[in-house]
Amino acid sequence: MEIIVGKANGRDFGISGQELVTGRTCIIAQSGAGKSWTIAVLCEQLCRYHIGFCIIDTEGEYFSLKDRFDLTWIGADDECDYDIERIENLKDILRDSIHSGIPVIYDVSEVEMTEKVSRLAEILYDLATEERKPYLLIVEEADKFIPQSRDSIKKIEEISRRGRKRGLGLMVATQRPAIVTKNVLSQCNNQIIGKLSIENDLKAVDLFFGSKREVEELSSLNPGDFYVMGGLTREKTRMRFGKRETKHRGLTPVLAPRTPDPVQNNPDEFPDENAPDAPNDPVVPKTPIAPKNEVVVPCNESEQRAPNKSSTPKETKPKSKPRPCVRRKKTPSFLEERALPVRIERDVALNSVVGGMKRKGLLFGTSERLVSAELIYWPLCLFQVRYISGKFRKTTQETSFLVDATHGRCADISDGLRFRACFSDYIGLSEDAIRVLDAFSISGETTAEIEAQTRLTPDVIEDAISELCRSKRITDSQMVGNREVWVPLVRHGMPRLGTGMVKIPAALELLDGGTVLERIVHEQDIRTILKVTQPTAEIIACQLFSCPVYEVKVASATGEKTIFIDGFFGKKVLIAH
Ligand SMILES: Nc1ncnc2c1ncn2[C@@H]1O[C@H](COP(=O)(O)OP(=O)(O)OP(=O)(O)O)[C@@H](O)[C@H]1O
Repeated sequence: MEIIVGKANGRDFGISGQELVTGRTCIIAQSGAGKSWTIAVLCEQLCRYHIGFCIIDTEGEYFSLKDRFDLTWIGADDECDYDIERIENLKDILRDSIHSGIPVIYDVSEVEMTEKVSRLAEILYDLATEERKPYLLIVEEADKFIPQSRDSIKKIEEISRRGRKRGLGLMVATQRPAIVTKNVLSQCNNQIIGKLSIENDLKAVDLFFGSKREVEELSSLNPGDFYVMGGLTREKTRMRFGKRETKHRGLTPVLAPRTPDPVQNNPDEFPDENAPDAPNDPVVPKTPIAPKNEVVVPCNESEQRAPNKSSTPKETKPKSKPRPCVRRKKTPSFLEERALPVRIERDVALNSVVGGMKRKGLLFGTSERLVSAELIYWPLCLFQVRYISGKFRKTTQETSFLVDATHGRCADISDGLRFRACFSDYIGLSEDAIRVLDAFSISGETTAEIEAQTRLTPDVIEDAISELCRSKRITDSQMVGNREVWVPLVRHGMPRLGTGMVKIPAALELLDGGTVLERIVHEQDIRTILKVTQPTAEIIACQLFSCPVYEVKVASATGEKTIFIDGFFGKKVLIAH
């Protein structure tokens, strides 16, 4: 799902809604460069799509979203829906928000922030573990809550590491990336970076850019102009966030025109050597001095909020309108997931990619740059099978094989993760369709030839052919001379069972957090395929586990590519087609 948020090169510019909600995004720009504006534009879009989020509002500037959208405002203002000091049912409100998509503004601008934000993070993480629905936590002024020190709120760090698997995304905004904990910044696979001028802050973001020149360019950006990169967009793009639908409260108060007080020369201070002697007469102002109360006028003063006196919690409104909800691209297959341990640190994996790029002379400043490196878990299925072999002297054999549960390729994990095509072309097909596909030669077949080979009836073959055409395994029929011929679009022969046994190279650990790629291959798919290739085969065990893999994204002028490094052996994942 693409969400339009502004313009790039005069055209509408969209970002991935899925990444925005369940990914980890950092918004980095100096004061006044447009962070709050950007966040508000994103919030408005999320509101329009009824996607749930909770924003930690440190300046009390997001309540204006309420002018246009249905949301719950928790804070210390008279007009808040709930008094942040007295609220008892925070968990229920947040659960309601996760289900209904009605966002929560958690306004901590007038209270002791850290304790309130810690509590919120604890509750949200627990809820995400229970509910596992897409939801976004937005943390404004992240350097206050997750500084590079022991005071960092550990639950927010945990959300950055483990939230995604639970559907809980994180967006952090800061004007000082140099002082935000690297534990969170390094987890941010999406970046929105605007104007920055302080050298340490420029250094803190230079890993996201391909050249020094691009980093230097950051200091000349206008408010509202940002580089958007990572998983939010296909390629790094300089863009400008669009207009706000609701009023921006983060405006700098405007100084009203004033006339300065006349300068009273004090001869004892900073005497001007060249000045003529001061006159004895006092200086008479030529224009009247502006009255004191004309000094600073906050914009939209009439709309400024009154300070909170007291507020009582109101009843939770029933909010159960059906709302569309985003689907996670990567979902946990089940909770009790086991995986090989991570033996290779992220830096070591990255170094091996960087080393490879250096050897090719491609790194930094020329054509390629690292965009992100995320630890993911690749699901594999280990099948143990018993079958009868031998034409004349029949014996019972046992064998096992490993299948890539995301595609149905055969996997090998004896010395690094490798895949080769095998069951992939047959996953999801009916038994008859598999039988027909298996009968195809490269040059194609007529119905009569398929009938002779498979001994299936014409009706069954007709249905199987329609299924294979629909799923793009074969072409529509072509006339060769006066014969109607179907040609296969997939090339791989059906795998035959071997005799070896696969060994899992280490004890598996219970997975606690992380992103597991979606599993599309199930035991039933393999059972159906085996029925055709090895009718005597019987699956006696099927063990699902995952292999940790670093998904490293590298961008160049020609586009973005992904390299996978397995987190157990530290080798590049090989995929033979
Ligand atoms: N996309 C934009 N389009 C038009 N004006 C913008 C845009 N982004 C920012 N501005 C202008 O820049 C001003 C500063 O933006 P904003 O308040 O969002 O900065 P900030 O980075 O959040 O600052 P601070 O860190 O001090 O809170 C806004 O008041 C607005 O006038």
